[in-house]
Amino acid sequence: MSALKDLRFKEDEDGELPSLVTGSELDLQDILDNVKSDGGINVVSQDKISRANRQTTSPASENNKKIPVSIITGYLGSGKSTLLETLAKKGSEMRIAVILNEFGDSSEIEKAMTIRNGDSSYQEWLDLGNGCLCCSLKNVGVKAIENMIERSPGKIDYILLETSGIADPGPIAKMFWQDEGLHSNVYIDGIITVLDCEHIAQCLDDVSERTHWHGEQVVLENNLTIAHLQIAMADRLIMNKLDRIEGNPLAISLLESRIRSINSEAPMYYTKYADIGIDKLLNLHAFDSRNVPNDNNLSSSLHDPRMSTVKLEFRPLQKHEYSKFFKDFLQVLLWKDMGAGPKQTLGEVHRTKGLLLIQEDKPTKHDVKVIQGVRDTYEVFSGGPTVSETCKLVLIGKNLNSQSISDLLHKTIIQ
Ligand SMILES: Nc1nc2c(ncn2[C@@H]2O[C@H](COP(=O)(O)OP(=O)(O)OP(=O)(O)O)[C@@H](O)[C@H]2O)c(=O)[nH]1
Ligand SMILES: [Zn+2]
Repeated sequence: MSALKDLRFKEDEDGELPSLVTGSELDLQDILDNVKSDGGINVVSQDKISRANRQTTSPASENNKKIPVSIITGYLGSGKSTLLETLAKKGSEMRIAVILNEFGDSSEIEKAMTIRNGDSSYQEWLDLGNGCLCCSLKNVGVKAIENMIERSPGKIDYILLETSGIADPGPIAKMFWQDEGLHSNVYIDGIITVLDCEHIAQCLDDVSERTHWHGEQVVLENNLTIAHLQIAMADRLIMNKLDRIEGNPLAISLLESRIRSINSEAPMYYTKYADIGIDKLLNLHAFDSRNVPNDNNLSSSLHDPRMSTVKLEFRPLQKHEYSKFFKDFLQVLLWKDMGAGPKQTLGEVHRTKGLLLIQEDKPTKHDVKVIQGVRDTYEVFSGGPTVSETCKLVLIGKNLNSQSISDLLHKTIIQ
């Protein structure tokens, strides 16, 4: 059930490149239909596509035996370490291990922090030094996290992973999700983004030409900043440093609608010195079948063209539409131009959450599936009973064109 790390064509894995022409085709369209491409760069065969997307039918209980990991992200100085210290001071019956991923030497200071567990306290941390987590995770990180768990069998109930202030949490979540090794003993429980209420608007406007992204320098085009990505991927938003703007209700409401225009889903908590109950942050199950799109405001009000949330609600699928939904809609959307179709300006999806109802024989009975996705990787779970009578899909991403996305959906399932 492992998802592939990447979809690039590999002779040893995929056998020889499927020949484009066998001579039996009627026309060019036939040839193109035989070969799926992921945006035209590589050839990806159908079976590789299905292997690349884990189809788990096991209920969420498969997570029970694994240790939940929460990714704590947020721009430089927003209050991530303060949050960890607050959680440590409050303690809890859970034994929490902290993974620090700090740039520069601040991790020395952070190391002094211990995690108290009732009266006893112990230090368990994994300092990845100056390597960006999602980069080092590919080599150092995975093994180190597994060793940390193996070194303290039964001593860790929860892992909090603090990313550096300029890390994009998407690839880190995907790495935990995709990497067979990691996936064996931990699971991503949720992404918690800490925002500095006083400065976050500036970060969203400060379109830094170049920024750190996985070791090499890339340009975040379309005036996008890492702050956008950290807000878009959040399952909880901690609006910290409230003390710095509490005297200005207008600033607070402007800030809130700005954040909501990027992520209209995640619950928002205002805090001072990250003072928040641990129960609001842990056991979110944001990446498994227990977390389905909620009902509130199905269409986001304000729209930040660079990063926004698109919510779709549609009738239950007929059985025969189920695979079509993935092949002709979701894969086209997540893997950009999947094939012969015209380049559709759909936008780039960073986070996908979906609840699908599939009509059984009896009209009132539905099979429930939950979709969880990060960037181009998605997972389908069997969902529990739901009160919802419609399918729901929440997409958070860059330059999303909600009209073309809903047109594509209606072309696919509502003929
Ligand atoms: N006024 C005010 N200051 C805060 C609040 N929360 C944290 N701070 C201060 O802001 C500074 C940065 O807090 P940290 O917790 O180190 O922020 P961080 O996100 O870990 O910073 P980096 O690790 O550098 O990305 C510290 O001096 C904190 O004491 C708050 O709610 N109000
Ligand atoms: Zn990185």
